[in-house]
Amino acid sequence: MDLTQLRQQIDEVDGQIVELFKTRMALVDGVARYKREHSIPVLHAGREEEVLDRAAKLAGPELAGASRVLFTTLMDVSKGSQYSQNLPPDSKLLSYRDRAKEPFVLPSAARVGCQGVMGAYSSIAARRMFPQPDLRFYRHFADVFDAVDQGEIDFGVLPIENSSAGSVGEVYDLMKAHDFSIAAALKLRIDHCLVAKDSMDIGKITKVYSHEQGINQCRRLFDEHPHLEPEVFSNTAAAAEFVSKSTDGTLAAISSKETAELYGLKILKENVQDNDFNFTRFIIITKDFVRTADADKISLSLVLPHRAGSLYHVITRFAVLGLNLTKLESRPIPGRDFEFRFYFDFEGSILDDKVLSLLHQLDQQLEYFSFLGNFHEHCR
Ligand SMILES: O=C(O)C(=O)C[C@]1(C(=O)O)C=C[C@@H](O)C=C1
Repeated sequence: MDLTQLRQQIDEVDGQIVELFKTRMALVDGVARYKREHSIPVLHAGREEEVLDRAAKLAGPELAGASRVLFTTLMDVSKGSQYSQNLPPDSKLLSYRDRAKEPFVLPSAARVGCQGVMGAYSSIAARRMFPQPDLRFYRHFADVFDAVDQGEIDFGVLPIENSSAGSVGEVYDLMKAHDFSIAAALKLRIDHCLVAKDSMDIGKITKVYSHEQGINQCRRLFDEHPHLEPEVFSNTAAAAEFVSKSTDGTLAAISSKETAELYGLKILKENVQDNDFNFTRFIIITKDFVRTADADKISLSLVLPHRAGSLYHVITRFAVLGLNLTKLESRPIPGRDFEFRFYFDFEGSILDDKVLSLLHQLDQQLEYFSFLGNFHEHCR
């Protein structure tokens, strides 16, 4: 038999499989209806084991493992369909959807908190999102969360990820500790400048102050000018302020253009970062769930069962619904033996029934599920 003939036969078999799949799904509809009428939960782990064992046995030793994978996926699809038909009216997710129906508009003036001092990248992010902010500054990320919690501020602006340095783990951990919602996100381009009190030749500079990340992101500058001595400071804006107040005219800082202007510093060189693709993502958090009309991204925090294939099964569910995962991040769970909490970002809206049913499914089946928000990521 040649390849074309083999493929013709595969097509025929596939046709039969699809017909059987449709028959199975019609039976599943009957199960869903029965379970709804008799208040029986969708998930029946014992029955699933039975189905998997039977399929493995029928397939024989060679295909036992593969048929388990196939039937697990079939039952995932089955549960997805049942959950979308049997959403309980008291589901918290339904209350989010109801609130989402009234679109929220980010105010131009609001009480906004961020970590650091005026001129820090968080404050630049806050100004881009809220043109007339009543800005409050806090020493630690945790203080910003507490201020949101106590109603001292309406929004908190926090860095979550940098394109060179990676995720800001502490902010992820704080999101877990608080039941807050992400109202919006911002991708901010980070352009570092070499700044000093007076315009001068780089050759005359002695020390360069900045946050550790600022220094690390500008390694080439130090390689090309080996006489420059890097000095680590608590943050870029505080470094710029220090240089502006110093009587030593040979000091410089690495900061943003806005920060340099804020402290009356001169820009000696722009774009001194090694990598031109240097972005930081910020999240704008609120105490209560809100959704803007342009929201197209969803963030979740999940704890998966500690067994082979569990991440694969969750990812399959996104794939089955054609949902695009844009980020998958894991953080160790303190006190557990290398078990992880996962953060998923995907493109979607809570107003979409299939998304709502997937969220409900995850909420029902996983040890821990937290819906962190449905928002739009701005790039300004
Ligand atoms: O038998 C059931 O109770 C079903 O809901 C059907 C089914 C399946 O697709 O086979 C789906 C979900 C359950 O967890 C177990 C099995």
